[in-house]
Amino acid sequence: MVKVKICGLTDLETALFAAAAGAAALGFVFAPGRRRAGPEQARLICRALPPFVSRVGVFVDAPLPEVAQMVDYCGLDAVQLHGSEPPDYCRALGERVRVIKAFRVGGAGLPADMGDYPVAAVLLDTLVPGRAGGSGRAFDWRLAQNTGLKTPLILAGGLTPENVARAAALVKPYAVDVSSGVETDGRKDRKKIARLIRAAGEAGSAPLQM
Ligand SMILES: O=C(O)c1ccccc1NCC(=O)[C@H](O)[C@H](O)COP(=O)(O)O
Repeated sequence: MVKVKICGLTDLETALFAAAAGAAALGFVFAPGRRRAGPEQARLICRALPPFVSRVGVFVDAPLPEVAQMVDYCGLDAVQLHGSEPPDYCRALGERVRVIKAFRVGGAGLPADMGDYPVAAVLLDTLVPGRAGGSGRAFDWRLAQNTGLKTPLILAGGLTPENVARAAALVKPYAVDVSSGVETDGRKDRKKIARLIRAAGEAGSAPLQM
């Protein structure tokens, strides 16, 4: 069954709700922006979560020592990189934590070199100029079919409770990652989180892209 990561959490109650609703992973944005979780808040949430929920820190071209410090301080299980971090950066970080490298997909299709990165998973998100992530916009999911990647594929960008089952059935990703689609007026919406996780579960258990 496709796993669900809910991204951009900033408060403890919503994070605990998402975990109880069945999210496999929760994301904390450390890059500047309206979804940024401060280190103390992210640490508090990470320490309160049940043991089998993955804690993922989201970074954009942050200095390596800063990312490593947040991994230790918050107890992150994985980092998700949304900038132009090169393979060597991913390899160095991969010595201490699982690395998910995000690539942005636009009209030109998939980045040719995404299979060359030494990472635990590749995330495909929508290319929106001026946005590193969390745009709420979808790309043409057909581009993410049969990628031939040797690492698990995470599908992101504009997923909602209404479209997630269709996207997952088409792409057969290892996991989906959602932020805007489970918000109302810019805040995480518990009803949407529960609906999205239920809908993702309905996508079936076809062989995964991994
Ligand atoms: O969400 C953000 O504000 C953000 C800012 C900078 C880098 C990444 C960011 N989010 C990354 C995510 O994991 C999102 O879930 C992913 O891009 C999908 O977002 P959405 O289209 O809003 O579901």
